[in-house]
Amino acid sequence: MSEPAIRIKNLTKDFRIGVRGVKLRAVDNVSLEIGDNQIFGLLGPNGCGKSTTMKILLGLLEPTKGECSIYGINSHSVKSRLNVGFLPEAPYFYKFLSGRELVRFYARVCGVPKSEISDRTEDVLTLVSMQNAAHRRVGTYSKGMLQRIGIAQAVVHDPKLIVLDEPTAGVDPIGSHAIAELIIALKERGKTVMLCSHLLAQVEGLCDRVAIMSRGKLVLEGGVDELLEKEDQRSLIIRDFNPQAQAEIEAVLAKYGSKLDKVEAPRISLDRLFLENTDGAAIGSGQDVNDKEDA
Ligand SMILES: Nc1ncnc2c1ncn2[C@@H]1O[C@H](COP(=O)(O)OP(=O)(O)OP(=O)(O)O)[C@@H](O)[C@H]1O
Repeated sequence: MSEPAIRIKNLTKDFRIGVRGVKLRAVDNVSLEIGDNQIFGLLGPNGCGKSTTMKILLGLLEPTKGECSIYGINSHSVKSRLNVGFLPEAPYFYKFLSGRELVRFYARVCGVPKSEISDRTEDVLTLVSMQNAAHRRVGTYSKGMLQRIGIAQAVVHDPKLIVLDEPTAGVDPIGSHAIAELIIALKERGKTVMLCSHLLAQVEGLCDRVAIMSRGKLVLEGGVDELLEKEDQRSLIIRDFNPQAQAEIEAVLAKYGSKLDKVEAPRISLDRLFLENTDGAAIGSGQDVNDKEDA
């Protein structure tokens, strides 16, 4: 049987805080498995232990108890990270490099063979739609562009698992939508994506499975559809609805022991309205200004 992308077993992490060294339990006996080629959302309020769990998984922190593995290799081992790309919550990139130089740098650090660095760099710059801004210095990038270049550096060595901590934090709806599409593209390339996000509407549309943490504990885990569907209810979307038909519909439903609960007009989301009215303007695209006008 093949190993899951991530296996977390009875994970506990205590921090000592303050001068008295009081113990704070950030992660409390968490067990979780994430299958291959899924988009998995790890959710929970601020301070519930998501980042700590991710950091232990990536070998950046030692657990107090329990263990984690990536594709069957314990997180203690450097080997477990060969197959992982990571975008931290607040990434710091050297701002004097261009986007292209930055991605090439990470490709070298992650052991991409020299002969493949150029092709891989251009491939991921295209994947994140940053090829036109790749010559610009990272210090001039907007928040959305930084997140995209952050994803490019996380995937340049073609890892099987990509861990994204708040990939859309501070990004506008257009950028956020583009990052969601990018995550779907990664899944289509056969990758597993684990993501932490507070944008629940986005997580709902994007993730196959989710887990919710609260006060360090895992309180819920399952498939998004199975968790959110109201089993005994169904919506029918009716085109050219005639209110006069309602009484007859209710009578037919009553014949089968069903009841019409609510009649309402379907709405588009505010996100969709925003996107439709901003033409999905390309990331980093300012308005062209004719220099002569200012002269
Ligand atoms: N290095 C540390 N030393 C002491 N306490 C820490 C440390 N790192 C995290 N904590 C504490 O552990 C708890 C969990 O923090 P963590 O960063 O994992 O939460 P989170 O769920 O990622 O929150 P957010 O959504 O705000 O990013 C918090 O109470 C935090 O203050």
